[in-house]
Amino acid sequence: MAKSKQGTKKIINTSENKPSFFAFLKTRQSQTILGTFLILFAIFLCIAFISFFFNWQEDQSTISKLTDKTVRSKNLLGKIGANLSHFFIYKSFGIAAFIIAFQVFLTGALILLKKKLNKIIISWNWNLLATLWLSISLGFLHKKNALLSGIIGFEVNEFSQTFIGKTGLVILLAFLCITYIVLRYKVTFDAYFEKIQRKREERKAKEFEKSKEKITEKNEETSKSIDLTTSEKKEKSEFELSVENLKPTISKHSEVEKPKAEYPLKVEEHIEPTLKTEIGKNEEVVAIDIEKIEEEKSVTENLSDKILKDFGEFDPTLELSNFKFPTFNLLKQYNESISIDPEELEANKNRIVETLSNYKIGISEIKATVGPTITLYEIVPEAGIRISKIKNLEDDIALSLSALGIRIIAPIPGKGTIGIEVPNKKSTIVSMHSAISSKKFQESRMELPIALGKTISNETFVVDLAKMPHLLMAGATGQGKSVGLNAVLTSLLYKKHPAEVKFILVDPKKVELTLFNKIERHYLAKLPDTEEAIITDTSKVVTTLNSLCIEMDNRYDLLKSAMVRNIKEYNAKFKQRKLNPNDGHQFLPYIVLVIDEFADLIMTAGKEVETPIARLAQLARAIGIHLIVATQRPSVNVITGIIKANFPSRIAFRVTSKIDSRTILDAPGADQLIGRGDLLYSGGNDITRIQCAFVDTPEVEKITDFIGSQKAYTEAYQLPEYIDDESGTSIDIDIEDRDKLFKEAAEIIVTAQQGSASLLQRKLKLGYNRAGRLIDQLEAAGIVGGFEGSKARQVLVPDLIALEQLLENEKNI
Ligand SMILES: Nc1ncnc2c1ncn2[C@@H]1O[C@H](COP(=O)(O)OP(=O)(O)OP(=O)(O)O)[C@@H](O)[C@H]1O
Repeated sequence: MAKSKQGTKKIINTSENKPSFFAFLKTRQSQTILGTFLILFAIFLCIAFISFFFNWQEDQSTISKLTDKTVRSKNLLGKIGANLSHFFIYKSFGIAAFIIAFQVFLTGALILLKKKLNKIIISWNWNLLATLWLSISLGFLHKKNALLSGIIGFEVNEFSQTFIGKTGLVILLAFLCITYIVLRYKVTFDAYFEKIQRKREERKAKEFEKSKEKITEKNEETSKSIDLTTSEKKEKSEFELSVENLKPTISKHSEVEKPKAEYPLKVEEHIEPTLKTEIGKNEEVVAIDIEKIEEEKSVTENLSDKILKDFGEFDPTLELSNFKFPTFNLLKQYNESISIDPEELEANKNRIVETLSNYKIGISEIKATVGPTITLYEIVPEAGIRISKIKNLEDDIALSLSALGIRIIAPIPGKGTIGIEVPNKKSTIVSMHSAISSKKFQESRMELPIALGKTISNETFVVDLAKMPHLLMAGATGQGKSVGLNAVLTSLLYKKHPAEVKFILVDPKKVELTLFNKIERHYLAKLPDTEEAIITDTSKVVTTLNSLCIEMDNRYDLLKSAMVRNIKEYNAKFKQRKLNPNDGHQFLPYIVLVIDEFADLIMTAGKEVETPIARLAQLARAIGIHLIVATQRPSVNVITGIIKANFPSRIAFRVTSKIDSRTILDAPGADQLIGRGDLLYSGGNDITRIQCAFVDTPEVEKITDFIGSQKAYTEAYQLPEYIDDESGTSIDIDIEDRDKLFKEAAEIIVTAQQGSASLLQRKLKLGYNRAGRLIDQLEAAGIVGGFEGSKARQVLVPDLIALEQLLENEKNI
């Protein structure tokens, strides 16, 4: 399974590394090269063709001797030119071969102009048809000149004439010519008639203009001599032009054909008053110019689709594309065949039946399911037996079976039977190997799949951490908690690429998780300017949690601007290249925060830890931050109400008391477990008993070595910087304690005359904390002024000479 998985991975990688030839053709460089080549090749063909017409007779003998060095061709482009021309002109289309050369030129130009492929194909179709037609026509007209028609034109001619005769061929060629023009140039007879009509109208308009001028002249004369009314004027008008004839004409022809006839009417009504004043109360019409409105071009493809088409989906794993997932052979294999001892089964069954019959509980049926560590006896009690009666006898049955770890489930949810779980005398180890290599885990499509172990029916139990969304783990010392945590982490390491998930590991015990240091630059996240990625110090935990809260807020901002609801949708959108990295968008890995020994943290840091944890637990699920909190002591002051409410998924290893079991699971049962990885998982409603997969320290070491030896990112995933409000400035900083970069920082600040930490961060490439400390030291030295809120601090030293003096004076004090 592992091999096949890695195999697939490899195939994907190689195909990604070697883009296809077609993808190459899509790049602008290749298009430029191809376009230029075609244009030059077209010119080459043209020259060769022209030269061929002058030299074809002399070159006849050289055609078949292409490789013969002694034979020379007269064609300007040598033997290749002569051969190509011979092929295209003589053997194919005759003079029409120039259309082919033109088409090659056109193809090159269209490629350079980034035109679509289908446009190029269409132009090829039309021009090939034209070539064929011309070749046949010339073959018809000049039968004897083979150079004009080429062999194709000649032969098709001969062939057609035998069928439809000469006249038939003329008609056919004429029909083909008309069809070609109509289809290609969309020319119809309507258009022709309309053109004639338009010309006629233009002529009329010109005549009208002339008559209009005459009217004006006449009117001027008339208004001087006689004072007539408008109607009279109309009646007495001696002009022959009737109103109907004075149709205005659209002087500039537009594509809008039909409405043209209607324009004059509208214009007439509208413009009448103006005309009257202008031309002396004569009814008049005006020709108007209609500006052609260009239709806005709509884009069918948006930018993100185009980028997606050109570059494909964004691949977050590209930077570490050669990353190999750990192989199965790094995990130990155990003998996992469950041996059923029939005698043990029979004895247990008898004891259960006997005990129950002592309490007058009759059994109608009993069935056993043997799991890796326990056997489940399913009992169907006789009719009329109350379930609570059996439940109350739990301790008595346990006593009579004289075994630890008896758990009674009455009734088994969804089955209507009563379950009695009895530990096997000989338990079987569930190896991490079997859990990881199980089909269920390998084929899971979960976001963060975890192979926790095996259920009582020997099925691998796989859960999705992303759905949990946070996990609380409790168990007394030595019951398998650390192994459980390692199983969780191992599962994720086997399934998730370093680009997809990052861990923040908090290990106050300092020894449990140290092995993961080796995969720091692959899988771990840490605060800037910190040495160790694995956090062992309580104060750092507080900073990290707060920093994680900032990361959470930042991620929410990103989600908001991307208009998505969760990290899955966000990453999908990012992969589809719908989010612009220039706007701060990036592929977001899941972050899994693992805290071991939570009780210890709460004891030392209390509210400081609880508040950010509660905040993260409440809000972080949508943005891919998931918490796993493990504790030895699941008491109420450690697992407070607010934490519990936000951790619906719980794992309980064996705990020491029923109260602890209730705290962690809200149900008894965890105190009845047998230890060594025997656990109860509660995913909200029902509780499942699972034997945790066993992963040993040497196995974890092998896995981390395997990953650690591979190419990594340049640094661990950087969490945002968190500035503690209380780490305020204490300005009496000793000269001796100054930062190494103090002088350099002072020079930068004085030169720029701007006292800001971010300037130092940028120039000296520092983290915010160190830059902030430097500013404090500069303040203490009197180089910059006090804190002024959002404004940059005032610089108190005017130039570098003054600074030099100040520092010199300091030394002398
Ligand atoms: N799933 C398992 N299968 C078999 N044995 C196990 C399993 N889990 C734990 N054990 C056994 O129990 C021992 C203790 O386990 P582990 O170190 O995980 O306990 P723990 O709960 O982390 O203890 P502590 O809290 O003191 O660190 C292991 O060394 C191993 O022998």
